[in-house]
Amino acid sequence: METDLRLESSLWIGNKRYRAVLTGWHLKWTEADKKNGDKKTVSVPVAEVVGVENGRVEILPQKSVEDTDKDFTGGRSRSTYGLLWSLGRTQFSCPSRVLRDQWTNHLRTALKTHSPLRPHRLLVFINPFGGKKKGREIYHSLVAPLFELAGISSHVIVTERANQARDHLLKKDLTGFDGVVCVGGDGMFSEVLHGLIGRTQQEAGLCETDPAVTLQPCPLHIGIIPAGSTDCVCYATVGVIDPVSSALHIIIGDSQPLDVCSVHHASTLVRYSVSLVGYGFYGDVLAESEKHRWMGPLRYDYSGTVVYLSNRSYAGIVQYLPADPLLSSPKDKTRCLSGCNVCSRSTERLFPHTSDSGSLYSSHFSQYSNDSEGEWVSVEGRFRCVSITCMSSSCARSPLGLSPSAHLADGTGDLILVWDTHPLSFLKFLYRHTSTQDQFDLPFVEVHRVKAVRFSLPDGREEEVHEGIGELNRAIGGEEREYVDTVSRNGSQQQLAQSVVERETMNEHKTVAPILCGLCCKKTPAVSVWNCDGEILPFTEIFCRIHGQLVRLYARGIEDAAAMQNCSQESDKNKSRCITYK
Ligand SMILES: Nc1ncnc2c1ncn2[C@@H]1O[C@H](COP(=O)(O)OP(=O)(O)OP(=O)(O)O)[C@@H](O)[C@H]1O
Ligand SMILES: CCCCCCCCCCCCC/C=C/[C@@H](O)[C@H](CO)NC(=O)CCCCC
Ligand SMILES: [Ca+2]
Repeated sequence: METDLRLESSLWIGNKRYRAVLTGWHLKWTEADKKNGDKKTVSVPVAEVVGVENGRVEILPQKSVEDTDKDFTGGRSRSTYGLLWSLGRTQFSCPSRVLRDQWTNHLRTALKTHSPLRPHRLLVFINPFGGKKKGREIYHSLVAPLFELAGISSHVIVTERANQARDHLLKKDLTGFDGVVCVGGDGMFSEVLHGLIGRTQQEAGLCETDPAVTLQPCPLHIGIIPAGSTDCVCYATVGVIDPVSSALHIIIGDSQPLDVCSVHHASTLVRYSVSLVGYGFYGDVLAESEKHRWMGPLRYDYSGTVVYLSNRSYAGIVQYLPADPLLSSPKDKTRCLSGCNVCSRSTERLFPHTSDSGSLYSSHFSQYSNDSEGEWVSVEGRFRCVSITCMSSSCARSPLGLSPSAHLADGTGDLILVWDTHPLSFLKFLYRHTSTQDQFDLPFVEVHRVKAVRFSLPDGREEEVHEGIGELNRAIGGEEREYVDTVSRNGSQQQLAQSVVERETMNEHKTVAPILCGLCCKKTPAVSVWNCDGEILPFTEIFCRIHGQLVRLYARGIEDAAAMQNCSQESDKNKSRCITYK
C-alpha cells in the first residue's frame, strides 16, 4: 500500500524549489537548491493534513479559490501555543497540470487510507442562544470554511427550541452520517448525548431504565464546537475553549472515548451525565442561577456567592461501590493525558475481543458487570456537597477541575464528599479549585474512585421534602402547580420521569428553584437539588452507575502541555510538529 501511495517530484512554494515526497504516513519537502548541510526538511504527518484542494485557496475570513492550472493548496492542523491549534496552509506549484492532479489524488487517497475515522458527512446542531449567543457566527465564520476545505459535507440545523437536537437524534434518519456536532455549551452536548445514547439502545433493543443493563456504545462520534457558558466537556477533553482547535480535531478524526454516568430513580432512568452529578452547593448554585439566566455566563459567579453566603449543609446517606484500587486512585496526583495508560487498559478490559477501537461497539463488556461486584460502603452525615464526576470536569473557572486525577475513559467516576464544616474552611476548599493546590488535602473532604453510587435521605427527611412541596404547591399557581400535582398524583415513577422530561421545554427549573426558595424562606431547606451537567434533577434519592466508554468524541484528550511548550524550542521529540510554515 505504501508503494502505491508514494509520489516524489519537484514542487515550488513561492519562488523556492523543493523536492517533495509522499511516503506512507508523511508528506515531506526539502529545499532543492541549497547545499546538503543547509537543507531544511518539513515533515507533515498525513494524519494531520486537513485537506487538499486544486488552485490557490484562501480560508479566512471566507474560503476563496483562485482556479489555477498547476497549483494546489494543502492545509494541516498545527499546534500554535500548547493546546491551541490553527490551520497551516501551504500553496504548492507543480511543473504541469498532470503532476498537480497526481499530487492531489495521491494525497486524498493517503488521507482515506491512514485516517479511517475522518468524517465525510456530519450532522451539525447550532444553539443560537447558548453562552454569549454567538453559536451561528462561530460556526459560519470559523468552522464551516475548514469543513469545506476538508471536503466534509454537513447538514446544519439551527435549533428553534430546547431538546430539538435530542428529539431529532431519537427519531430521524441518521443514515450516512459519521458524527454529530453540537455548537453550544454543555447543555447542548447533553442533548446530543441523550439523543445518541437513547437511539443506540432503541436500535439494540436494550432497556435504558434498568441500571443493570450493559448499554451499547454509540456508533456515531460527537464533536463539540464550544459556544456555551461553562463548556466543561470541551475543556476537559481538548484542553482549551477554541472553536478552531475543536474543528481541527473533528476534521482529522481524532477519537476520545468517554465514560457516562446513568442516573436512576426507582425504576426510571432520570438522565445521563459526563461531568457533574452534584448535590448541595453545586445543586443550589444551579437552582439559584436559573433565576438569573439574563446575566449570561456571569450568573454562576453571582449565584455561587449568594449560595456560599447562605451557608447550607444537608443530611444524607451515601453508599458507593469502590473501583479496583490497584488500577488507579483519585489521589495519585496523575493526570489523564492523551494516550493515557489507565484508559487504554480499561479499553482492553471493556472490549477484550477488538484490537481497533473502530469496531468497539460489536463487543461491549461492562466493567461493572464483568468484575466481581465488590463491597458497598455506606456513610451518613451532613454534607456541604456530594459530587460525582466521570472526568476531571476542568473548565476555565477551575483549570484542573473537580477531580484533577479523574480519567476520561477508565470506566469509573470520582465521588467527592465534603462534610459539613466551618464556612471559611469550605471557602478554602472552593478556592483551591481555582489553583493547583490540592482540594482533597483537607480533613473534611473525602474522594473515592467508584463504579456506582446511591444517595438517600435519612429516615423522616423524605416527609419533609413532601411537606415543603405541598406548601409550595399551595403558594404557586399555573404551570408550577400542575407540575407539583403531577409529582404528588402520579403513582408510576416511569410516568413521572417522562412527564418531567416532556416539561423541560416548559422550563422545569422555574419549578425547582422556587421549591428551594419556598423552603428556605422559612428555614434552612432540608434538601438540596441535584445538578446533573447543568440540569436540575426532579428527584433527591438517586442511583448512579458509570458506563465505561459509552460514547466517543472527536478529540484526543489533553496533550501534555509541557511537551507542547517545548515545541517552541524545537525539541527533537516534537520537531515535526514545530516547524512553522505559511
Ligand atoms: N433554540 C433554542 N432555544 C432555547 N433553548 C435551546 C435552544 N437550543 C438549545 N437550547 C437549550 O439551551 C440550553 C443551554 O444551552 P447551551 O448548553 O448551549 O449553553 P449554556 O447553558 O450557555 O452553556 P453551558 O451549558 O456550557 O453552561 C441547553 O440545555 C439546550 O437544551
Ligand atoms: C472563592 C472562589 C470560589 C470559586 C469556586 C470555583 C469552583 C469551580 C468548580 C467548577 C466545577 C465545574 C463543574 C461543571 C459543571 C458543568 O457540568 C455544568 C454544566 O455546564 N455547569 C454548572 O453546573 C455550572 C455551575 C458551576 C458551579 C460553580
Ligand atoms: Ca472516568
